[in-house]
Amino acid sequence: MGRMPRDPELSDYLTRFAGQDEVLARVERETRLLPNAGMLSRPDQAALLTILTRTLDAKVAVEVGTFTGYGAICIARGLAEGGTLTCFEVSEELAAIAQRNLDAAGLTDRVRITLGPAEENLAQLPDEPHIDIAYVDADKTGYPAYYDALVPRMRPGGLLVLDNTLLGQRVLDPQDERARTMAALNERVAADERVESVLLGLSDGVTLARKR
Ligand SMILES: C[S@@+](CC[C@H](N)C(=O)[O-])C[C@H]1O[C@@H](n2cnc3c(N)ncnc32)[C@H](O)[C@@H]1O
Repeated sequence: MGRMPRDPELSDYLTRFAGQDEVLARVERETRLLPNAGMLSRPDQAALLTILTRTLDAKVAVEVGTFTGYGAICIARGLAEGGTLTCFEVSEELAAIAQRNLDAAGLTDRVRITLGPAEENLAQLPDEPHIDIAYVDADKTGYPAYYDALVPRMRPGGLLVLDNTLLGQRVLDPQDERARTMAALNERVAADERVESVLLGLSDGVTLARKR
């Protein structure tokens, strides 16, 4: 989820510089009509995913929480020749929308959506370091489990991207389970010697954790 800047003018301005083409603009327009439209990744943040994926020369990518596929399109577009993105999405309805959007973007061959709870399905991934980039953007209380499943599977130099790690700044004074979970995870990531990490104040907080 990309928390929108409060100022719509700023939001439009940022979108102007995110290289959004007509395919992504249509996905954004149509997603904005859905009840949970706020879950959409911000165009600038998603464009960053393309750049990170391309910079890593990524062939193996994972997304946890796909919604209507905006971020998935951006990751898949950055993949190296022959690369694949595996998406984990719990909602059948949203997975179907994402699949349609990925098909319309011409990415059918590069992306596979695995339907169901991500925690169970991540456990089915090969138990060895092989992932180049992983983007975690699903239920916030699930993040610790996703982190624990993914870090050992990231290849050295691979990048784990966690979205919403500021949780509307509620991590500053956590008063509910989601905020407490995220605040504790932020501490754990920062102290984790398997990765070098930074929590960026971009959108709703984006943590980059690079596997050593
Ligand atoms: C913030 S949205 C993802 C936004 C998406 N990454 C994008 O680029 O637009 C969160 C998604 O996570 C999914 N989700 C929630 N709990 C999940 C779970 N346990 N396993 C897999 N997906 C889950 C939701 O159905 C929703 O589509």
